[in-house]
Amino acid sequence: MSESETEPESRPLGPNVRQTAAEMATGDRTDTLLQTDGLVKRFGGFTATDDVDFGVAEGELRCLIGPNGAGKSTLLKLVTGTYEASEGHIYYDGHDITDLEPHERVQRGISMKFQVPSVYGDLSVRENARLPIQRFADGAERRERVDRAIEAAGLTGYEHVDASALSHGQQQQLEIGMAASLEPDLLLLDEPVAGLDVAEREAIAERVTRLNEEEGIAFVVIEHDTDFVASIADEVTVLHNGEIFLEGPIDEVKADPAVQRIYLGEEE
Ligand SMILES: Nc1ncnc2c1ncn2[C@@H]1O[C@H](COP(=O)(O)OP(=O)(O)OP(=O)(O)O)[C@@H](O)[C@H]1O
Repeated sequence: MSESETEPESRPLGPNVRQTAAEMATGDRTDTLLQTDGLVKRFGGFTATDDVDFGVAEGELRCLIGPNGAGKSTLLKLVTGTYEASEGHIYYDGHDITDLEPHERVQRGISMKFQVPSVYGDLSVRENARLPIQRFADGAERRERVDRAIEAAGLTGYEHVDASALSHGQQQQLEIGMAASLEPDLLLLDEPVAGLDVAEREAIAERVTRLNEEEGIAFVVIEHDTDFVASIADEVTVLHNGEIFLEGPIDEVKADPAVQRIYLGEEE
């Protein structure tokens, strides 16, 4: 057990901390699934996330918005372990995961779909859907989980179509189904509807909402389009200059003059 697991840092809690570091570390569970505590990421002399206390409850669907360069992707990559934290802690399901390797975080139930689609174009939908789980299941169980992934992707009937023949939106759906097939408790999506038309956005919104409501998967979704955000989430977190700027219901956040100013690039 690492030092950070036995001796959680004692520090004042930010306004967004749902549960104290000590409670998370001792496993005194509330409904908090993910909690970052004073999370900092520096790239050389540049601070991309600055003292971020970001919490997600079990089964919650939360959107992360903010202007370009606000630190949204960096925050999610810290949670997956793609980036190592410069300071602070990440607690997940009652444990300090700050020092865990990315694959260990996947094993604990954190799954992420990155911004760039990464399905294999010359493999069929079914062959793609088999990839994430082929090491974990075989025989009838594997067939059943592949079927469920395709269903979760909303691509029933497309099993034998090459992924390259799918629309961009369908490829995104396939990836979400593949990420969900790992049976995560938390699924992180980085701009899943970027470049998609209205119908494709609606299809993604339906996938995400169904997985959240029917499978109980908690989501953090990075998205710029506030109409899309409003269609899937009630609560949003706004990041600006690497810090949490505001949290609250999407309608209130959208109407907030200070939020409108940061989107227009004016200084706060
Ligand atoms: N690997 C890296 N090395 C150096 N700087 C980085 C790295 N990754 C991100 N940054 C910088 O950190 C800041 C935050 O980047 P990040 O990608 O997290 O922002 P974002 O809010 O996701 O932006 P966007 O909406 O444009 O995707 C940016 O200024 C970016 O240039």
